[in-house]
Amino acid sequence: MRPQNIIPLQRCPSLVIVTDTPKGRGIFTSASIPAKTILDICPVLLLSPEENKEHIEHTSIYHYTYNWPLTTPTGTKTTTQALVFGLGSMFNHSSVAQNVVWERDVERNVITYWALRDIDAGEELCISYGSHLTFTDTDTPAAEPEGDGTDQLNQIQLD
Ligand SMILES: C[S@@+](CC[C@H](N)C(=O)[O-])C[C@H]1O[C@@H](n2cnc3c(N)ncnc32)[C@H](O)[C@@H]1O
Repeated sequence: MRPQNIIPLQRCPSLVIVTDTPKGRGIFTSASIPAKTILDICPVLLLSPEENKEHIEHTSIYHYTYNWPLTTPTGTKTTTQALVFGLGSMFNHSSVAQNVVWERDVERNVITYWALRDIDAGEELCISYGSHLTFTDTDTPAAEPEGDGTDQLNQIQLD
């Protein structure tokens, strides 16, 4: 075994799964975590673009995959999907309270997650999924209705 092919695993011991959040299951911490702490190191399974398009996109697994850069045998650079094992598949998205960052190791097919800042006991650990969400973000306040105001006026009850 070459030393660079041995990846020591590391998981922050205070992490817990909460099963009934507005986002479904979520990862929280039962103790404070200092900034830059490694939270988890997760292996990934690379899915080919073909199996992704033909199968995975039609299943709920798709909502657990990450974009992953791929160089084809002919040298073309493209993007495929990867399924992340471990806690990586469980981090919810937050646009307002992201406290976790992650980095791909494309050579060894792992992702490492870190605390972006000091995190307090009881906080949910959230990453950012970017701006193209496939669900309604419970962290984002509902948009104000657009229009000429008639809708809002119609909701006011007159005695
Ligand atoms: C990778 S999974 C995260 C774990 C998931 N909550 C579960 O219970 O399995 C991604 C899914 O979590 C939910 N989710 C994540 N972040 C969310 C958010 N900010 N608002 C609402 N739902 C969210 C969505 O259903 C999304 O498709």
